[in-house]
Amino acid sequence: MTAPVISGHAIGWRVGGAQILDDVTLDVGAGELLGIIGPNGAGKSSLVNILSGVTRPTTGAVHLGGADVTRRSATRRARLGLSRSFQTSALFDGLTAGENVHLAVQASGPAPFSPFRPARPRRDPAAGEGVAALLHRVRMGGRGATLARDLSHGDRRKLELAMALASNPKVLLLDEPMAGVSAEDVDGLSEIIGEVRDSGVAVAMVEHHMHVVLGLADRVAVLHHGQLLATGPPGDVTRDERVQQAYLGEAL
Ligand SMILES: Nc1ncnc2c1ncn2[C@@H]1O[C@H](COP(=O)(O)OP(=O)(O)OP(=O)(O)O)[C@@H](O)[C@H]1O
Repeated sequence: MTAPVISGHAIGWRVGGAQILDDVTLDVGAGELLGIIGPNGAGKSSLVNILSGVTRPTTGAVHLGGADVTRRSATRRARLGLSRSFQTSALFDGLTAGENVHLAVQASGPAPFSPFRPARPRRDPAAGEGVAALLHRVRMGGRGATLARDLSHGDRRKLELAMALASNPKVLLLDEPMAGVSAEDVDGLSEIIGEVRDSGVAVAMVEHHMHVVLGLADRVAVLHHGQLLATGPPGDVTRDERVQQAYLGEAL
């Protein structure tokens, strides 16, 4: 494997008296997709929040592109090439799909944000993509003029992905990108996320759709009660006895 682009070392997170994460170590390399799975409440979102800088861990360290970013803000990490999606929708419903992406492109630029400045890629060709190209990348080329509120749930998820890609990230953290979408849209989203990985991005994805994770991920990390039960290729992880016990007979 190539050198990790993002890694967490011995991550621990305590809130009140509760140990939410305990000694979690994992990494993701360029062009690799790590699936993060685990039962409800296992600590998956908490881990994504710590990797992205939304939450600071109690113990341990986060490295991004070789630099220790544990004490760096989410904004600073975004500038270093990290992008993420959230479990809940982050769209402006009253704006069109194109306008939503426009704002994301603009927010990823070096200049201060202004709603009056046109969105366009930065001069550095590696630094960004235009709105049309981003919509095309998520198979929404014909939907740029549709209001976000009128999009199907699946298209809203694709739009969020386009927005997360607006900064041309090196690392993409996805928190349940397929929650609540139709079976057909699950296939479409998996294909798009697979292409993002194949383009060289390090992708870490929390997802409950097990067949998607097992089919798409290069490696899977299994969290249970805040601890890492197993990490490895999907086939190895599903055969792991402790993992099977953690899921108590749920289909793996
Ligand atoms: N800010 C917080 N303060 C206190 N407890 C928290 C906080 N955030 C999360 N928790 C607790 O930490 C545990 C892990 O939550 P987390 O959302 O990370 O789990 P998850 O694996 O993502 O769950 P799900 O699959 O249901 O989304 C839960 O018991 C949750 O109640």
